[in-house]
Amino acid sequence: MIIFEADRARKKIDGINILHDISLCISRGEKVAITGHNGSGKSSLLKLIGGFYENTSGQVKRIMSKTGYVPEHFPENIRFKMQEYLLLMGKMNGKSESELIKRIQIYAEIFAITDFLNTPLKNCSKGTKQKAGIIQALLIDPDILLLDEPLTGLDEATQVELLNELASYKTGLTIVFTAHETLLIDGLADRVITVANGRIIADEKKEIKEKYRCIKAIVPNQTIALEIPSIHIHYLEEHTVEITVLCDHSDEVLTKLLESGCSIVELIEKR
Ligand SMILES: Nc1ncnc2c1ncn2[C@@H]1O[C@H](COP(=O)(O)OP(=O)(O)OP(=O)(O)O)[C@@H](O)[C@H]1O
Repeated sequence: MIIFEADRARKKIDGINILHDISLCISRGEKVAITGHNGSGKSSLLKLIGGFYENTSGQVKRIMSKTGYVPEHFPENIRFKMQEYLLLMGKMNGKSESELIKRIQIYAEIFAITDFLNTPLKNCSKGTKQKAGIIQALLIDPDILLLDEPLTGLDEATQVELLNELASYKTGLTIVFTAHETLLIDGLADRVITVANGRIIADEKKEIKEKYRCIKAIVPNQTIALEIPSIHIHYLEEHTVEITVLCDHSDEVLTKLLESGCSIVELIEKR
């Protein structure tokens, strides 16, 4: 089902055309990356898709009622604690407090930020704030989630963690994001749109390839996990770890874990 359709749409601001000749359809469930150089029009196209920019000419149809939007920069110096902020944002969208508290707890677990729910946002790391931005957008049950450069400024481990959380969150959710990082484009997108000078110059479906493997293992002690060449290690319990590795390295890592007396509990393929 098509949820966004544009036919030769144009956006003019202060007499300057910032988007030209945009003809594009997005279907429910697609994961679309918008890429291009700085100033090429990525954020503007994202805003046109979400309805934050109305087209100046051409036709645009949006068959979506709720849009979750995560801007490039999380607002600085928010004095609220994480949970207070999420409650406030959810209430502004008409949700009840009791429902919101339950949902915030679930998302906090998915995005691994439960420990920060009572931390003032201004004291949270960039990655944690970015996750708060994504959760506030998900709390409204969006038909489409729009993310403006969600990985910018995050270190590699946090980028991989956020990517895994986004990729595993919900297969049916439509996600459109702007990005420069191949990590995010390769890891999340099934379609890549390239813009230059406010025009779409390429629109390609991607071959979906599993890129990462997540190994859940029971380890005799935590130091073993530290010796494993991984991208990310997450301690679930004292002796249970979740290790994210590139698929190409996973046989080597599995052999090393087994030789060190670890037991493998689960193997999950991730994009
Ligand atoms: N509200 C606005 N008023 C005037 N010009 C604008 C406005 N929004 C965007 N532009 C111009 O449109 C062009 C595209 O901007 P946009 O932010 O969409 O690019 P981008 O590809 O997202 O850039 P970046 O990678 O640097 O974030 C730029 O030249 C920008 O100056």
